[in-house]
Amino acid sequence: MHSLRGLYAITDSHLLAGERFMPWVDAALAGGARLLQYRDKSADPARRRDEATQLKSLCEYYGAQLIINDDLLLASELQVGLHLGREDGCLGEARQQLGDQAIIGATCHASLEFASEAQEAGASYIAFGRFFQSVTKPGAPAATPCLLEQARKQFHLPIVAIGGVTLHNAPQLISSGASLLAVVNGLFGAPSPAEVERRARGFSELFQTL
Ligand SMILES: Cc1ncc(COP(=O)(O)OP(=O)(O)O)c(N)n1
Ligand SMILES: Cc1nc(C(=O)O)sc1CCOP(=O)(O)O
Ligand SMILES: [Mg+2]
Repeated sequence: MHSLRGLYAITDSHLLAGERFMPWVDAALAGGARLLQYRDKSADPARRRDEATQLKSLCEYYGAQLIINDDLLLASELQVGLHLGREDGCLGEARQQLGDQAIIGATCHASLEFASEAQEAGASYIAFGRFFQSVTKPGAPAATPCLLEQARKQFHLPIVAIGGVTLHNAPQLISSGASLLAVVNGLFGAPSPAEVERRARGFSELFQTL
């Protein structure tokens, strides 16, 4: 089983448009991202399959785990992990299709009940959020760090914190119980690959010290 602790980078088709895509992702992985989620909402299956295939090779090179957002078929084709939101299908069916070794994560918003259901259904991690103002998903329901402390006491699964995460606010989330920090804009909003890698190293080092 994979050690699910550290930086969880999530791609964004706007931030990583055009030439930025591979250099920015490569920098995040070089900086120590342990999980990479391919999150693309476009309706272009050929481009999505091509990009996901490139990301799978890059993750294998860095020893990181690739997670596909929403799309069980694509995750199954590539034999990689999957993240499911509340509207993205049945986690139990995904577990049956992807097998016991696949990493399958569940969105739990601010609900310990959702997390309990996800654990029952076979989730590999439970994700709570949003903790701060999110540029990427401003309307996501809000959660508080004390929820992480409750979740750490109640569940044995790795706990993901997401939503407006930055190097500045990350330490309190880790101290409260987050095993993984899922980051979009706080990582990929950087103006250069060098800055992406610097931020990724900064997030990764927090998990060594806290
Ligand atoms: C690690 C992680 N946590 C939460 C989400 C949000 O998933 P969802 O609610 O399905 O929303 P979309 O990301 O699909 O817009 C996530 N993707 N990753
Ligand atoms: C994809 C996503 N899901 C969320 C949730 O609360 O479930 S918040 C979010 C956006 C995360 O992007 P950023 O790091 O730029 O805030
Ligand atoms: Mg989703």
